[in-house]
Amino acid sequence: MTKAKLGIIGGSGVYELPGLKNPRWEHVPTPWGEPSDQLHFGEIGDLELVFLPRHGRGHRIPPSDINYRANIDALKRVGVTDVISISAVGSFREDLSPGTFVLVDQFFDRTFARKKSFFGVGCVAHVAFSHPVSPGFADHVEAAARAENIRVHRGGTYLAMEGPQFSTLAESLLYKSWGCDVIGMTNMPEAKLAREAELCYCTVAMVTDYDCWHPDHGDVDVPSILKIVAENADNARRLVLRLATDFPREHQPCPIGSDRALDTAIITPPEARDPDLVAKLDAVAGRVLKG
Ligand SMILES: CSC[C@H]1O[C@H](OP(=O)(O)O)[C@H](O)[C@@H]1O
Ligand SMILES: Nc1ncnc2[nH]cnc12
Repeated sequence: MTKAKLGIIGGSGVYELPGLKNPRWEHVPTPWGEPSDQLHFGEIGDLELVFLPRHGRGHRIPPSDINYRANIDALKRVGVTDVISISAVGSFREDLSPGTFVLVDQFFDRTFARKKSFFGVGCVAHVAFSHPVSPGFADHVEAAARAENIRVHRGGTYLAMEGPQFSTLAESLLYKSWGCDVIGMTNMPEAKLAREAELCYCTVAMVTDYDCWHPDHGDVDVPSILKIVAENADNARRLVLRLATDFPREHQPCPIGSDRALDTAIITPPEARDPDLVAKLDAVAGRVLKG
């Protein structure tokens, strides 16, 4: 059995995770470059947690420049098994009002200027991704939210846009008409890379606004988003602490196989693989590449 270790990626307005035992920030280098910041290690009871602010402390890094590969590699490298992604989103639904925590289970990737895979020339892989969120992990997250009386909605589709500008009205209306539920700029390729790294992934999409489609609300703006995030930061912290307190100490095999995603994914035979790329994949794919 593998020991469970919880990774937390904090989005806009969530740059630290107070309340951990033995807290320490440590630099974790990766073959893919620098993660957004040092990793913040700590414990809740006997469970180890690792927190990473997605945009770095001080929100220095815009969505398109986040080194998603380094972030996911670093979490995998230090032994994380499950990643909870806390993300600010706009809502396309009247009933998903600001302050609601949406546990999305689907993504629509409209980003176009990002590195989206650890694999490539010299080692090609295609992981299954029909169900990008690990349902067993999401069950634990939902239970933690309910135990803390947080307004939570299970299920939904997150449209990932490139940004950094917010959407035009035409785009917003189109995404809404497609049946998307929320919009953000960061969960792609983060969720894809988590799957390649065999990490269970679950997004807590914190609704901060109605994007620009809603006739009774104006344009989105950063101060309003940060105000809602600040009002909900304590809910996010309580959710994570409760999740950590109740989380199984042994990693539970993922019912959809997120944690075995590479079993059947790599198509390049060993003799045709590029040794340099294989070396870079030591943390992400070591389980299957080391034979
Ligand atoms: C601060 S408004 C736009 C910004 O907020 C979201 O970031 P995150 O997903 O890291 O919470 C959104 O995706 C944009 O990056
Ligand atoms: N309306 C919106 N569009 C894109 N990213 C967001 N993050 C928070 N609100 C957003």
